[in-house]
Amino acid sequence: MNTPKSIAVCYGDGIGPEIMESTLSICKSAGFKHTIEVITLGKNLYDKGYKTGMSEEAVSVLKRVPVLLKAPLTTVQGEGMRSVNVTLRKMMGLFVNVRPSNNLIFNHSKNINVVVIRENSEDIYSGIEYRNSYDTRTSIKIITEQASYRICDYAFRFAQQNGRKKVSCFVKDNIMKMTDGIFHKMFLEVANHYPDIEKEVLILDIAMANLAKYPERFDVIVTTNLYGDVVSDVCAELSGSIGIAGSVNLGTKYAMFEAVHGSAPKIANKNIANPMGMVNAAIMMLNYLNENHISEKILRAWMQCVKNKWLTRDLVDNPKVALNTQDFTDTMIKCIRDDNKTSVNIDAHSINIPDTMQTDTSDYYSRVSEYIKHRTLVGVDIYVDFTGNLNKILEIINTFDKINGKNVSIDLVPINESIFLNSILSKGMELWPTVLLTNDYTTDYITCRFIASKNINFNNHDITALMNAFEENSVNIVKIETLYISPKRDMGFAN
Ligand SMILES: NC(=O)C1=CN([C@@H]2O[C@H](COP(=O)(O)OP(=O)(O)OC[C@H]3O[C@@H](n4cnc5c(N)ncnc54)[C@H](OP(=O)(O)O)[C@@H]3O)[C@@H](O)[C@H]2O)C=CC1
Ligand SMILES: O=C(O)CCC(=O)C(=O)O
Repeated sequence: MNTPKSIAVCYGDGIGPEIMESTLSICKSAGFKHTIEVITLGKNLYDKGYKTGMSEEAVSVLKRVPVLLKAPLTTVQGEGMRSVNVTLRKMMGLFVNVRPSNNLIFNHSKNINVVVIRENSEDIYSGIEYRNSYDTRTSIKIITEQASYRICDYAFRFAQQNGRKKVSCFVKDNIMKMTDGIFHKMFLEVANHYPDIEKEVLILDIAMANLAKYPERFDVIVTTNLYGDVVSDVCAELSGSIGIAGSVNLGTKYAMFEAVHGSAPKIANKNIANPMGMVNAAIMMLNYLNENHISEKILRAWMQCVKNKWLTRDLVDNPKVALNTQDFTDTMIKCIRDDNKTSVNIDAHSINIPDTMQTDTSDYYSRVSEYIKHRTLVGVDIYVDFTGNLNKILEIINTFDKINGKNVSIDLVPINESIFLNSILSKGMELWPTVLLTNDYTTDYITCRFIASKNINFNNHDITALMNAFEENSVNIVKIETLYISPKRDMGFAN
């Protein structure tokens, strides 16, 4: 990497300005001399009409300056603009999120020294959501083979380059067999290339229970975006406080360093926030910029503070002895000035951040076109907005009789040469032909699954004709999903 001579800095919202001020003064006192280019992001800009919460000025700084040190930004819950944090990760191609947590310097009964490697570019975090009907909202979880392989490979490389012994993969593929299933499969495929590193795959729920009970058993954890967000907050808290964990978001061109925690509006402007999450992010940035001599000074000062219990409120049992943000910052700066280099061993805290690698896409497009050429369209899920007795919809489908010259049947035993109604589902539960044992499953969003018999060539014109047939019977179509089977006869849908 060509080390840049400036960094972009965003002061963020809530406690952001306080902890960024503290972080920058700590870094400067340790000898950090890069030019700082301040950018503004977030709600203020959104209110001025910038839909993404970013101005052209900010974007042009980011294009020029590939390293961003960012304080937390607020995202309003349940309404309003999309998260600028997430937009930045996508815009800058930051597909890896490295989140270390350890309590090596605290004397806790339980030891934790874990690095969470979080996939940062996809999953349900993409925020693709719909109101499908009066009652129903859906959120789409996207997991790709490519991104899963890429993040798992990064996790193993991280373990290799940091002398770590084990990589644990957290998934929930007993339930999400296709999305989490492919992540699990890619993990195992990658693991074959790293025979010296122990691997394990755990189902998320028991993984979290184990993490709470035996945190010392974990080393490197790799997981999908949303789980990674949650797991890393838990690890941070297990290490002492959510207020001390830093992270790096990394791509092939850009890097963004931030605390793991958010803007903590409840404690903003009170001079009580712990700046160490932001400082630990800055330590990772300094290492990334090859300024290790500076990061080491800061780390030694932090360890002096821990040793002497010069800590903020979140890390002490008795709030009366806690330092406020400013006093803690001044203490850190004093420790940096008095640095005698030998008093503490910081080796265990040094983290080597491997570079991300350009994904090898040499055969990607040929694999995609091979798949498309050989997959077979076998049916369609037509989602309709519907309430009332299911018999009504069965009667309607029964009138379709023939569409696009092909028979449509609701017979339970499929007859040859027809498109038959395979099932009626809601929220993934079969409502027909299975009969539910209770009437407690009220819903207004129904899936009619049509499957073509093997001997007919089912195509997109048949789908359009089926949709028209619903339309003519005044049934609202909300969504369709095409159903494929792959060349290896793998189902392209959960059933
Ligand atoms: N990357 C980012 O920019 C992120 C942004 N966010 C956003 O931040 C906003 C607030 O989120 P919220 O759910 O409140 O979670 P936060 O992580 O912001 O804070 C929750 C609580 O954690 C404690 N805490 C967090 N940081 C510190 C710190 N540095 N020092 C001491 N205590 C700390 C405080 O607890 P106590 O009150 O007990 O003192 C605080 O009230 C939301 O809009 C969210 O979307 C969230 C996560 C990441
Ligand atoms: O963007 C936000 O407001 C929250 C993001 C977050 O929690 C994270 O992904 O780290």
